[in-house]
Amino acid sequence: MILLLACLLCMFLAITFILFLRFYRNSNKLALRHLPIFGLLPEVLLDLHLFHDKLSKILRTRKGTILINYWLSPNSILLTSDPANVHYMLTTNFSRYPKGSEWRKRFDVFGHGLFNSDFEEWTLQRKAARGFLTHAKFHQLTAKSVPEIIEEGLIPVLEHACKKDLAVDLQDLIKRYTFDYATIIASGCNSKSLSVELPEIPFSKALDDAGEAIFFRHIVPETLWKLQRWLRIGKERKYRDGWRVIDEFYQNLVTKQEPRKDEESFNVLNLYLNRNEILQPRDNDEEVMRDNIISLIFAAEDTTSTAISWFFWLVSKNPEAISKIREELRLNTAPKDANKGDKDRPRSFDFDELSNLVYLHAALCESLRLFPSIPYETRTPTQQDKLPSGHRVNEKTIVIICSYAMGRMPSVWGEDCHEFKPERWITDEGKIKHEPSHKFFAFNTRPRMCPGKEIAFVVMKAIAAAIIYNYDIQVLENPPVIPSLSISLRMKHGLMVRVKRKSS
Ligand code: HEM
Repeated sequence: MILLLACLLCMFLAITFILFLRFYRNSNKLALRHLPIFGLLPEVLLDLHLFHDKLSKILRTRKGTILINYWLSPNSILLTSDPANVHYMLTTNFSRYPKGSEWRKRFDVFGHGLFNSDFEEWTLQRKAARGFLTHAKFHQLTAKSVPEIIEEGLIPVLEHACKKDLAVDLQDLIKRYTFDYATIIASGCNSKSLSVELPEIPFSKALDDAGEAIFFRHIVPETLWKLQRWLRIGKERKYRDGWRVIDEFYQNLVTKQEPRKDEESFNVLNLYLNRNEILQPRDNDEEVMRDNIISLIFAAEDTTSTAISWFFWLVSKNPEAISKIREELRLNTAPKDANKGDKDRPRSFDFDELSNLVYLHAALCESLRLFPSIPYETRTPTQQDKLPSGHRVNEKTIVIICSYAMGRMPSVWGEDCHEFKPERWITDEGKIKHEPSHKFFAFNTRPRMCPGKEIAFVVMKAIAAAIIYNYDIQVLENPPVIPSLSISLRMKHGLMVRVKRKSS
């Protein structure tokens, strides 16, 4: 009898919950509801992978900005995709809109590194990062290592897939490519994760788990994710476990590295170990070294691989773009038999050749406009303020800048903003059109703009050119290609493709 009653009660609760969700879903499709206990969670759960699009649609109908107030609380969230607001907050009034303690709390795995710092600490660390990323030796290291990873890693894997007619996850291969590159610049060590055996990369998986947990920390109220963390359940458990993997990976890098002063050893870890003046050594170097190395690998690996993956998905739907890239490669690069005398061997391109590729550059910008690797940026104002959009913010407001929505605003990019049109990036003179960074926000904006932007384009062009020139790629769309809910916009189920050698 008790069992029967319990079953009936469960059925009643389940039906009530389903009816509530249906009512909730139908009540207003163009509203974003922030509930007292659950925050934005019901919105996210109802339309899981459509969340980014739903938010973009709502922002379009609200002229690019929404202010959500909490019930009976001074706290609020401001969501904006308005470039005027972005310019006002992140450039004109930069010091009044730091990342703040709210950011650091949520991104705690990145510790005290550049990514998490503000004010004077940020200025110092930023100078150090730029010192490294603009150094001639860093560019030499990239020019040497990128073609090596393509020739010794990527091409053998793709040749293997062609021969065996295997379906492969292109996002995974690209991630391995950027991971190997990132570990070379961070520690001088090529992880060789891009090899025919496709070894597991626990570190990369741990960063993915951390990215998802951090995203959810922005969606659910703090008490809820802190409770999960305390109970060690759900995404918080994966975050904790991943954190351990990240620390072990780092320890491993440090133990393998001997401080060296030769030409070959220009990498961040070695510069720290040698207390090189580029990194401006300080007392708390031990901790900062770990945080900056992890942050650099994340910054270089995740963002770049996400960008290239969406680029391949977009060009697979636009075969005309592929033809144009091939034609540009044919006209601007050395003939095929210049490839070590063997014209049947798949080839890679050197950096001088890649620098001439205007259409490919435009296609990558267009892809980053539609699919920015980091879809949201948050900031906390230090004082009361009124934004150009007329919205008022204060110290209790979390400002979320929605880059994904910004690329899809007709008021910003025109009525054709949903179309993939690399041509919009090319001037009448055939050069790349400059768009201000508060409008093309994929790399953030000055003064906190991504210091790796220039190198990111080289790394992206190198792999895009090598694949498009040598292979035909057929995207399988099974499983479906959808964005994950994470701090980066990687594809939830990867990008399954079949690869064939392109006939000459
Ligand atoms: C397509 C590839 C890339 C994209 C879309 C991208 C985008 C971004 C964005 C949006 C930020 C700001 C993040 C934030 O502060 O919240 C950032 C920061 C940063 N990026 Fe990139 N990035 C890319 C590649 C790279 C590469 C290859 C490197 C290094 C080799 C790099 C190094 C950094 C660093 C060090 C920061 C922190 C800057 C600071 O906080 O002042 N990025 N990137």
